[in-house]
Amino acid sequence: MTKIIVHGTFDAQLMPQYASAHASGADLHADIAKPVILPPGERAMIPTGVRIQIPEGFEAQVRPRSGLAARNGLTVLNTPGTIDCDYRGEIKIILINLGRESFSVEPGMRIAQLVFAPVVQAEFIQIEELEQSDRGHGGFGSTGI
Ligand SMILES: O=c1ccn([C@H]2C[C@H](O)[C@@H](COP(=O)(O)OP(=O)(O)OP(=O)(O)O)O2)c(=O)[nH]1
Ligand SMILES: [Mg+2]
Repeated sequence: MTKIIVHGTFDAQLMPQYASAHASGADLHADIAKPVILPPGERAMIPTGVRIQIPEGFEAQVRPRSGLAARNGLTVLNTPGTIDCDYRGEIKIILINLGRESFSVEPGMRIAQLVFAPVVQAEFIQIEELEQSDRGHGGFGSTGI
């Protein structure tokens, strides 16, 4: 398993945690003093109390937890959220309740997971014509069902 060193500031109980030895995602907790009620269809920005310093060449992606999605219809609105390596602010989670019942986000609850990934930046160069390809302009189902 590849590891990178990520320095951060957080209280011990809010430290992102891998729930199993080889988990892809480190769980993030809700840093809230009292429950946040999410009625059906509503969203909320939930603080995590986590600020990190991601090494250059990597990003972190904020992904939903499948258990919350399957049981309660809860997901991360902008999934996968992008945490830039030069971001020094608190990681926040935009949760949305797509279920039929109200959901109560409890203090300390694991609400999302952080997956680290390598990043490639492009240099954009303006040209007159693109090279031909078999696909050409075909998209959006052009190859059939
Ligand atoms: O789920 C998320 C997504 C982003 N961020 C933080 C870290 C990220 O580096 C920054 C900017 O995110 P993004 O680039 O997705 O948002 P934007 O709307 O383009 O904002 P900006 O203009 O600040 O780049 O916001 C979070 O805390 N949670
Ligand atoms: Mg941005």
